[in-house]
Amino acid sequence: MSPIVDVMTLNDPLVRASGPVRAILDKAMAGVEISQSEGACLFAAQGPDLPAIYYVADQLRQRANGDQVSFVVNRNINFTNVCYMGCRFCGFAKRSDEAGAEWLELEQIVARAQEAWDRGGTEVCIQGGLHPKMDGTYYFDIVRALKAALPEMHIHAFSPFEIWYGASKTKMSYRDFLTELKEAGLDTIPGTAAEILDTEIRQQLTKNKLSTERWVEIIRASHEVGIPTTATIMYGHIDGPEHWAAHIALLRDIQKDTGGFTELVPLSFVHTESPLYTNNPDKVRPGPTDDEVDKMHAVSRIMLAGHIDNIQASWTKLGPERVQQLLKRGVNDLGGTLMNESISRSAGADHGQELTAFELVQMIRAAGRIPVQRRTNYSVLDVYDDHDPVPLAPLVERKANQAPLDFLDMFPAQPTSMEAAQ
Ligand SMILES: C[S@@+](CC[C@H](N)C(=O)[O-])C[C@H]1O[C@@H](n2cnc3c(N)ncnc32)[C@H](O)[C@@H]1O
Ligand SMILES: Nc1c(NC[C@H](O)[C@H](O)[C@H](O)CO)[nH]c(=O)[nH]c1=O
Ligand SMILES: N[C@@H](Cc1ccc(O)cc1)C(=O)O
Ligand code: SF4
Repeated sequence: MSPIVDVMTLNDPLVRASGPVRAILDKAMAGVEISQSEGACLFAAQGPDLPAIYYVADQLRQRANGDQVSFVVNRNINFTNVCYMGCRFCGFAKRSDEAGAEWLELEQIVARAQEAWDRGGTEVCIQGGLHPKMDGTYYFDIVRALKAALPEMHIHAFSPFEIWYGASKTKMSYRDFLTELKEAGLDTIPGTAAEILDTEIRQQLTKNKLSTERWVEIIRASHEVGIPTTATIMYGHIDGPEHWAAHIALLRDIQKDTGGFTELVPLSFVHTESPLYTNNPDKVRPGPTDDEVDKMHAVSRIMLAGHIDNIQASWTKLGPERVQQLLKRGVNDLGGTLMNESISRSAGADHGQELTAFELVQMIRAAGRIPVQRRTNYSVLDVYDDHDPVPLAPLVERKANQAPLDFLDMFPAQPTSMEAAQ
């Protein structure tokens, strides 16, 4: 062997992986599906196996998505935080008589959506608590009011837990409830309330109020009536590699039947103000470790290859620097501008309420990729190869010490070819 070949071989991260991990990764590189137990082996991997896993995730990302990294210009509207379901991880829910309890009337919801539209938004992402005094028909009213005012705005709304609640309150089947929502104008559903799809873990997180079986039933019904959904996993608390592999394998099985998932969004557990952690700091982990965050995105990419080819990183949970690093771990999407993020912040996250399209574009370019503004269904609206989005003033005042702007100063935008020509 010539010395040059030796050097190349040593630099190949696959060569340094242990035998079992190498065999799984070779399979994945050859386009062969890996099993749930092989996924668990990758999730449990350590040391020199990690660069090999990241290398394969990055290769599969490149095959599926090329150099493009997408985002959506959207606004979160959390129309109420009043909720009595008592999920232990949740810092967002309040009792109706508690300070900070909120309820938005239809006109306020429409006004926020209108403001988002005027700032270039194409999607509203609507979720709320399960307010005990709310009629199940309010979900229909929200969608109808929005469609009447803004027929072109994409409505991404109501988690499977909210669908369960609306269907129970109106005494409708999931299918009928979802069909009526679709007819009213609902476009897609957030696949939240998944947490960890495991009976024992859910018992501890949520007292199993929405069981794994029920979550799957509602997601399947949604896909069957023609409403696509996202898929999520909330990890880094009382869970581990076996749960993650089973969860991702279950999502993959559903996708093989329905094709209804648009993307996977791993949600790292935000612990600082989450009662799950603050009440049991000895038994609950303070969110995932750095390696676990990397592995979650990379192994999801590998297990879901060819089935769910959009892996989104959540800047509101992780911050802009971290999601930028994850673009090398299988991630091809940075989610939304959000405009008003409150769920992660109520659990203690400190990454602000909004990233503008301009900021997302600078972040993606600084990572050496091509920024793409997408619609919710991943069709392309604009490719920022030779121009910038209009830099908007942030809707919400930023805190002086907030990360995104400082961070962007470290990566001054390159002049675009249009600017250079002027
Ligand atoms: C707050 S709920 C709102 C919608 C609805 N009430 C529900 O539970 O489905 C939306 C999602 O936020 C996520 N979430 C809540 N608290 C969190 C935390 N401390 N860390 C990370 N994600 C969290 C969970 O995945 C949850 O399903
Ligand atoms: N990851 C989080 C999101 N992501 C949702 C996206 O913004 C968007 O609605 C989706 O990509 C549609 O395709 N939203 C949050 O509020 N919090 C997150 O952590
Ligand atoms: N990412 C979810 C929405 C979401 C909202 C709030 C969160 O805290 C987490 C996730 C989706 O669009 O499907
Ligand atoms: S996660 Fe949703 S259902 Fe559970 S307590 Fe929080 S707002 Fe309520």
